[in-house]
Amino acid sequence: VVLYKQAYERPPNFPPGPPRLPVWGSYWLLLLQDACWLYRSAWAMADRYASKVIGFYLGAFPTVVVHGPELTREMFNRAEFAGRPDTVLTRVRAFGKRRGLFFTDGAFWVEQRRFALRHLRDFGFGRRMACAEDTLRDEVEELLALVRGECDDQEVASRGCVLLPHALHVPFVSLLWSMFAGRRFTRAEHAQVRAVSKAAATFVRNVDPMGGAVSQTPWLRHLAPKATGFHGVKTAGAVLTGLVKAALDEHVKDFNMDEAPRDFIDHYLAQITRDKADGVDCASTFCEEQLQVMGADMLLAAATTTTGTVTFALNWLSRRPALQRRCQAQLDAVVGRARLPSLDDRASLPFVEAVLRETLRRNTMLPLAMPHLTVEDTKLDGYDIPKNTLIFANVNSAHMDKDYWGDPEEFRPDRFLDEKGELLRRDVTMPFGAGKRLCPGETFSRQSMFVVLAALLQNFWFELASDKVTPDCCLPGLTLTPKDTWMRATPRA
Ligand code: HEM
Repeated sequence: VVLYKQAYERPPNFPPGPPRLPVWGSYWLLLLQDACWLYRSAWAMADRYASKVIGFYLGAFPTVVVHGPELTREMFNRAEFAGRPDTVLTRVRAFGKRRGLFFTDGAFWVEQRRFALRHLRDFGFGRRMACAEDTLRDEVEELLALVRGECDDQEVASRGCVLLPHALHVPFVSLLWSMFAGRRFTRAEHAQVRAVSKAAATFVRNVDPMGGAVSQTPWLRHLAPKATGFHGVKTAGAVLTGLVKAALDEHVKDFNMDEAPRDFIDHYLAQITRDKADGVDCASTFCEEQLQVMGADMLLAAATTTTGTVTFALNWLSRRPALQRRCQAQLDAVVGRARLPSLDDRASLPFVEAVLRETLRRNTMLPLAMPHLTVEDTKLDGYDIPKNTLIFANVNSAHMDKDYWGDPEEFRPDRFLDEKGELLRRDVTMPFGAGKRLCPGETFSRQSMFVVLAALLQNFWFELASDKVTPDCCLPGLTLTPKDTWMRATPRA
């Protein structure tokens, strides 16, 4: 009787959803539906309960998943849903504390996020700036040399083929690093960048978007650290924070408060110094641990999402040669071959831009975005959602909504263009989320992905070396990660 009562007990006027089983609540049923892809399980349940908002328990935590374009946007945009959960997995990567940007909230998160965005902008993050564009061009030139086989880097480029996403890690991570730590990686360091990027991929593959069993029953980390992903997150997190720590130590050696900041780390060190002088408690605001985890969060994002998206785009274009030819025809007409494409060409290359938008829609990198938490009692779609409810936006359901897109499964960049081939002003997709938690890396990603993809297509014709890896072949985790893909890159005549 007790179990039966517990199975169907839920807060008053809570959204409909599956019953709560012992220990992990409805998590069992989600896994039973689709153990790899929880966004698919949630969507199937939304269909079963005929409601765009479903509610259930993950262990002891009341949880809500929102489906469809309108409700997803509403959820992202309302401040009541801007909190983040605090679990053993979110802490294990952050010295056992609440640090970083991904999984902090409240005044601490507002202050740190604002500071990061304001000062990273000084180095071209989130806007156009000549020095950042020069760095990107240098990175692209190195990438093209690698793909041409001029770099003797057999691990990622061999006999006219290139291994994706691995070959793409250096340009994106190095661009971010030039803003964060003031320098690009040298060629001798490229293997290290790839090792760090592999750690980033391990990290996201070990976290399920709902936190997994270990978030609900933390004692599992002692019994099965590897199987629960705890060990993977801990070790990969340490690699990422370790890279930031090494840069921080280098900076501390010759940091001079009276000189202009050379990069973001200098800005942060200056703030720590000012706080210390003012007697502010550094443990609760600006501190070196926070800088390390914030840097690790950004490295993680840059190494996985951008590289994954360009890999998916090239995979689609290899399967749709007519679309690849259209990109190249537009590139030849607008840019020619004598120079590399730049951000100045972006407005004149709507088809390349549409290919990226369609890839971000069709391969939603974070199908459930990241977990949010309600910070007060509230209502959504007529249901009551209590404070401290975990809430997810099923962004994939918005991107694949049949009523809105008509043929969502099809890879069709033209859906983002008008009859004259110009980009539609309105883009209803939300690959970067929206509202207060909008991905701070959106502009950085859209700009750098555009330049990298355009340069690759300008110079090479891409074909899959093996037909087995489809664009839907991804590994599960917090974000979609493409399987390793060897592509034949033939220099264009
Ligand atoms: C294709 C590339 C990318 C995609 C699709 C993407 C997508 C997302 C999404 C969906 C979220 C969660 C939003 C939410 O919880 O509501 C997010 C958060 C975040 N992203 Fe990205 N991202 C990308 C690249 C980047 C890059 C390059 C960086 C940094 C350099 C970055 C840094 C972050 C951070 C720090 C957060 C947490 C923001 C917060 O909670 O305040 N992302 N991203």
